[in-house]
Amino acid sequence: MGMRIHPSLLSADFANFQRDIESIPSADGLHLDVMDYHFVPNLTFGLPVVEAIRKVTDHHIDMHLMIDDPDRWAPAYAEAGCESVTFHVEACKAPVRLARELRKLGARASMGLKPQTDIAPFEDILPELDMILLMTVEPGFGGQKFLDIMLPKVRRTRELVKKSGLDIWIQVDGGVSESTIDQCIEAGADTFVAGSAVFSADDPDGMIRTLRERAEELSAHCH
Ligand SMILES: O=C(CO)[C@@H](O)[C@H](O)COP(=O)(O)O
Repeated sequence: MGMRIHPSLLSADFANFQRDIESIPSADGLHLDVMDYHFVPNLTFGLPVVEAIRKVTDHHIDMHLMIDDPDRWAPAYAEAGCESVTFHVEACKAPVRLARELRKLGARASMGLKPQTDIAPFEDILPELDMILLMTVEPGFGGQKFLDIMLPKVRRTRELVKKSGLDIWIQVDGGVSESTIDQCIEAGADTFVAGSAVFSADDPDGMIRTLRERAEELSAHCH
C-alpha cells in the first residue's frame, strides 16, 4: 500500500506560501484548507489563492473544502487543476452527482467526514470515490489534539474499502504527528495530513520523510 504525507498549508506562513512550499519538496501532496466562516468557525482563502499556488508548484494539490454548498463551489477547484478535491458530506446536497462531476473534470473525488459522521450510510457510494477524508479533530483549526476515539472509524472505513475491492485512499486529518501516526497506520489509513507537526519542525522536509518512512515500515508489517 502506498503511503502519502500531505502537509497542510494551514500551518505555513500565509505571507510566504511559495517559500514554504519550496521548503517541502518531499511532500506527496499539498493539503489546502478552504474555510468559509459558515461550515467551520474560521476563514482561510479561496479559489484565487489556490490558482496562484497552482502556478508556482507541480505538487499534487489536495483541496479540503470546509465550506457550505460544495455542490456549487467544488468543481471550480478541479477546473483549476487541483488533483484531488474533498467536499464534506455534511454540507453536500448530492454527493454522487458532485463526485461524478469532479472526476469528469479530471480530479480525484473525495468525501470528507467530520468526527461525528459515520461512514456506514455511505457504503453504497464508495464506487464514486477516490479518497475518504476522516477528520481526527473538529475541523476549523490546526494544532489540535488528535482524537484517538476516531480510530475505530478509520478501521471500519478500511474494512469497507477492502470489502469493496476498490482503490480508495483513506486520509486522516488533524493532530497527525510522530506520536500519533502509528495508530493511524495500524487502523488502516494511507494518506496523512500533517500541519503543525511539519511546519513547527526544525526541518519540515525531514519531518515529512520521517513520517513517510515510519508509515511505510509499519504498514509493511500491518497490512
Ligand atoms: O483541516 C484541518 C483543520 O480543520 C487540518 O488540515 C489541519 O490543518 C491539520 O493541522 P494539524 O492538526 O496537523 O496541525
